Amino acid sequence: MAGETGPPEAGTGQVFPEQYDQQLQAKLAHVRELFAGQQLPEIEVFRSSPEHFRMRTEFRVWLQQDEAYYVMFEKNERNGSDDGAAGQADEAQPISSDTEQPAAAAATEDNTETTAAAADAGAAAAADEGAASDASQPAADAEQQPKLSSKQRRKLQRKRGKKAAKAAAAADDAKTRRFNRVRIDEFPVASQLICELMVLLRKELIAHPVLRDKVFQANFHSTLSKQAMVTLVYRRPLDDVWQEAARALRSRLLKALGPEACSQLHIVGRSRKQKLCVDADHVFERMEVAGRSYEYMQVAGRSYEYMQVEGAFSQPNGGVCQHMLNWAVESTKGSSGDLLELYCGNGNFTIPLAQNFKQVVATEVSKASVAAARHNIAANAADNIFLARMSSEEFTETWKVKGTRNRLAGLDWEQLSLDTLFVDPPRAGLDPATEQMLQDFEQVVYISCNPETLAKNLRSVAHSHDIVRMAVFDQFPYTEHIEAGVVIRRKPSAAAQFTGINQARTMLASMRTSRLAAAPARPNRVAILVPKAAAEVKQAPLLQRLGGPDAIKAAVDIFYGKVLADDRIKHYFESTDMVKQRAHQAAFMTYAFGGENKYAGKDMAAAHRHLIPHLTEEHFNAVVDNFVATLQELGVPQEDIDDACAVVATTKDAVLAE
Ligand SMILES: C[S@@+](CC[C@H](N)C(=O)[O-])C[C@H]1O[C@@H](n2cnc3c(N)ncnc32)[C@H](O)[C@@H]1O
Repeated sequence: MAGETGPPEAGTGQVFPEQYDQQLQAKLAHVRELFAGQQLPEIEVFRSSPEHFRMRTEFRVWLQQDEAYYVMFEKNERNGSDDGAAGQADEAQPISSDTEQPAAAAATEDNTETTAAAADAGAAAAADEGAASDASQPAADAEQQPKLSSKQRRKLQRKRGKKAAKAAAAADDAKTRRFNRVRIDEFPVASQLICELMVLLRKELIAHPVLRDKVFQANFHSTLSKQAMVTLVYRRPLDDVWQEAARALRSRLLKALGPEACSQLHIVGRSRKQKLCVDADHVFERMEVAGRSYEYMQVAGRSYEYMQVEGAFSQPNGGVCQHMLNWAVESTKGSSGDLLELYCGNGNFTIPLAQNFKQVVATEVSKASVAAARHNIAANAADNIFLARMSSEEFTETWKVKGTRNRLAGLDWEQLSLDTLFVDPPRAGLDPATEQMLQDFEQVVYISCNPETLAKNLRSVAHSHDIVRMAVFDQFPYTEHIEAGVVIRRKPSAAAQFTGINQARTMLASMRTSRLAAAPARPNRVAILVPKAAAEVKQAPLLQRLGGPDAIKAAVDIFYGKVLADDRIKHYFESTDMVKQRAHQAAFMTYAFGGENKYAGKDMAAAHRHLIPHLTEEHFNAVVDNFVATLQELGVPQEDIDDACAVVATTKDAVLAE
């Protein structure tokens, strides 16, 4: 490897097997630090192969007269702030091409858009002759193409549209500030197949002007099953001549590699708003059944086949992905009920996990990934998976009210018992609403490429769930990045209290509340309990219909006023700290009626067990009478009082310890 900008920094695409253990230990220590103060089980550690572990990688192509090189970009130490494009890169590695390349070349969760954006941005910049001294060079390269002046930017905007101009300028700016270009001749972090392809492809680009002309990016994707795909991104339109040349390229590459090294090869050409394939835009990863001598790919004793589509997400480290699948399958063995999975990608986890559940509901936002997942579900004969294309945000919103959406048509919430949640989000972790949703599940399996966001998301359920299993998977050797997996389960005390309540919440959320539109007008003095507009509350959860957490607090005050005046039960509260009691009750009701879980008190059985004389049905009914009287006094419609009583009724067995 030679560096055009001086000797490359240690680590640029190289491997250091002798440092592997030390680096892994440092990453492990960092993960422990992030979870300091929390009770952790022993952390299971899954190592990577020390070299040739990456199944996909991307490079910029640098053209110089008749020469072609692969280049990647390293952070410029002087201007290396981590804002912007590189910070948005996926869970890949800072030293490998798909994280450190700025803007257009950085890989995101859905590389399709990124690669297309790279093609668009490159094409736009190249079209501006005034901006590039040599249009055959990578348009965004700081040395070859100076920053665009404002006049040039305006011209570019007129010619190619605002969006493309912005992308080209952002790539330019980002790279100028933050990156040094480094030439890459060897890249031993990549699979053996990619390493061989890199050498062969470079010779081909040098030898064939049609393939070389205005190419600016080369993406490699390989599988453990020995299939490969090369995507070449151009700053010019592609035509039949290119397609013919690509076809010939594919034959020569296959011949040179030999069938032992590569069983299938596809070439994809991308340019602005253009994609041509020779012959396909996907590869098939295969996981052989136990007993066949295949080093990595054995999942729970049977084999799975996955279509991996060009540009869509796939786990970069094939061997480590294998460990992750096995771990997830083993961790959920013996689970009861059904599974909800968000961020399911191409069904990587979904399909092997389906064996542990009656029914699986899986969602994913990327169109390409969903298409691949549908194929993979059918190809692996998994018949208990319901798949919907939705963002986690959209799903969470629907989940809260157990509502319907076109994309969830056919899903019957009442028939499902979604006790387990599986998430594998991008680096940013869970959005706030999805984070809040964690508390609705008995068990959550969280796979994360960013332990920082993992730790942050799990803090919100530390009071209600225990971490019962934890693992680190070294997907990204020689970088500071590491993948982690955590299984959390509801604490036993919390579990007893939530069993009935959760059923009631599910039932209530699925009730049609349109009758509210006809709700009678309520007196002014209970304004706090009156939702703003009937239209707004038509489909609202019970808590909202009752006026929200503040209204519950007010209702709890009135309720205890009545309880303390009720001869049937007032003696139970003689030595009770009523300030605390009111706060506990308000938090409990808020959660039970569909709100956030901030209840930190005892479960229902434990909270009432010590009461002498023991509570009877008569006492329970007295509490309900006061509760109903409170809601009536506040003008709550009878339908909502009935719904609220249905929730209260679910606590009866625990309160009376029946
Ligand atoms: C780390 S990948 C995991 C994919 C899959 N579990 C696998 O192992 O291949 C994260 C996935 O989340 C998807 N994604 C990103 N943002 C999302 C969102 N807001 N809602 C739903 N899915 C999203 C991406 O398209 C990507 O497929």
